Amino acid sequence: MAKVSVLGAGSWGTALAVLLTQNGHETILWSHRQEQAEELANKREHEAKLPGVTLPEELEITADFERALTGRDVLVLAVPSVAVRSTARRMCPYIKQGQLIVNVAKGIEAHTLTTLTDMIEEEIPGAQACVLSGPSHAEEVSRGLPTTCVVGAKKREIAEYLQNIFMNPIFRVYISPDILGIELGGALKNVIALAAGTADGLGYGDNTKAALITRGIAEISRLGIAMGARADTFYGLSGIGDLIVTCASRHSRNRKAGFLMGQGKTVEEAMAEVNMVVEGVYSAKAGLELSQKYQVEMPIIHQVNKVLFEGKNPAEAVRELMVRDKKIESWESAWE
Ligand SMILES: NC(=O)C1=CN([C@@H]2O[C@H](COP(=O)(O)OP(=O)(O)OC[C@H]3O[C@@H](n4cnc5c(N)ncnc54)[C@H](OP(=O)(O)O)[C@@H]3O)[C@@H](O)[C@H]2O)C=CC1
Ligand SMILES: O=C(CO)COP(=O)(O)O
Repeated sequence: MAKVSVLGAGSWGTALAVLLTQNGHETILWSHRQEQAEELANKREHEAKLPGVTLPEELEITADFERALTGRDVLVLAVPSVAVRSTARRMCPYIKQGQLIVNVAKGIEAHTLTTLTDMIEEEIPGAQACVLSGPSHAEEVSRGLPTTCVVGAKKREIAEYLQNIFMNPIFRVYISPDILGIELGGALKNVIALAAGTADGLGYGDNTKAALITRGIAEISRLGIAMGARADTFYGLSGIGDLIVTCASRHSRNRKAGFLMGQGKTVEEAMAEVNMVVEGVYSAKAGLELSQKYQVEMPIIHQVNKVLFEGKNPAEAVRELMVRDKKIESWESAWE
């Protein structure tokens, strides 16, 4: 059994800490707030984020950063994407050779356009950063509902090691060498989910949702392939799988924020009402910048940016998507 620490006591960090403890690993959950660590340790429940889920007695909960990092085999980074760089920088002095760092946040840094694993490796020279991603709402994982994910790592033996660490009969883990494709899919599906939620808020139907999912994965994979990711990653769990769940699930914060915007709320009002991290708002900018950098057409992500940051009416954004130039469905036409 391994010594594992989960850094970040939000809904996903807490759900993974419970899962890892149940898997028999000696697990620590670290919160950046002392009072939260004490409350979780005393109540053995995360009332705000995962009500009704018991935190096992064997799970150690602390706000002591050094304690959480020292002597651990695996460090799971579960803070929001905007906190990954500062957290990795803070981790750097404590990291010893051989410790594995697994990013489970979903985002891309705006302006630098750096993926989160690359960011970790920038901040912690010599680190081996891996990723765990897929359709995995914390509310369901923490209740033992069957879930599948994928681990991406540069070396196969590390991927297999992490597969064994996380996997159990309700949490099936696949492995992949395509870290870039996994991270792009995980970050950009949140932007499409904002659009899908907005469509729901506008009162549009299942046809609209299916269109956004299908055309959404087309634009994400087009970008990913241009950046050097593998096409098949986008048809896997971290691509279409996570896109489907985030566009459809009642648990999705991105879908909910979009829904509120479709009903007329501003992005600030929607984020305040959701009151948990809405990653798509941050990844939207990065998606737009990547589409410009790699000269890849990403019309849905383009329109989401206009709604989020230019006050565009969401119904007008959908109309503009519908009346774009006529296209063939495949971007590699057999007719050419
Ligand atoms: N929830 C889910 O089902 C899933 C989430 N993810 C991803 O995991 C990441 C985390 O999401 P999630 O747990 O849901 O988010 P939540 O909104 O539930 O919680 C975020 C947590 O991070 C803490 N935090 C904020 N800033 C910092 C910081 N600088 N250092 C340390 N901790 C900090 C927050 O603390 P405070 O309470 O003080 O605000 C809070 O506990 C996101 O990238 C998300 O996309 C991935 C898969 C599933
Ligand atoms: O990534 C997730 C599920 O796989 C969580 O999505 P939300 O952040 O939209 O809730």
